[in-house]
Amino acid sequence: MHMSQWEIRMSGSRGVPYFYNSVTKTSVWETPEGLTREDVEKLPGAEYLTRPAKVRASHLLVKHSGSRNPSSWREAKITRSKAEAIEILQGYKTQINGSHEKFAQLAKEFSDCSSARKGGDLGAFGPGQMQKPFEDATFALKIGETSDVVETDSGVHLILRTE
Ligand SMILES: O=C(O)CN(Cc1ccccc1)C(=O)c1nc(-c2ccccc2)[nH]c1C(=O)O
Repeated sequence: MHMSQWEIRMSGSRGVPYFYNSVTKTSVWETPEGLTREDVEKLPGAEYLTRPAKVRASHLLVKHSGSRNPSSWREAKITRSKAEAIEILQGYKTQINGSHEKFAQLAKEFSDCSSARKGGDLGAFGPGQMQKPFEDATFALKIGETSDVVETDSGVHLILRTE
């Protein structure tokens, strides 16, 4: 069983990694026979082995006319375009400039999400709890890092990973 057949994938249901053999099309939870720790760390998907079970994040959501629910505590009927929403977020990102306090202040005042009242804090979450683009963007961030503009059905977001 050669190494090249194996890759590591993330189980959506269990939120833990598993080994998939692309030749035999079989999946196993445990490290396949014959693979050393070194082999495993070189496999495609090895980053899933060090993925945290949960992360914590704050976000600043700017909704637009294409949002699934173009309404928020700030504005009953949101009509801005997606392009305008992205520009607005890019302006906030410049103002934030890595400051957690600034992020919370802007989220509190401008986020179209109900989490605005908590400075955008969403608490901790694991795989499968948030919209996929949001989850993937958050898990890809280092702690303390702010994302670029992330798009979901809810609108466009800046995400700050806090744990
Ligand atoms: O998309 C919809 O149909 C309505 N939603 C979904 C929603 C509504 C309330 C709370 C959480 C999610 C939102 O538009 C929405 N999404 C979010 C959201 C999206 C990604 C991560 C966290 C929150 N917040 C809101 C909100 O109004 O407050």
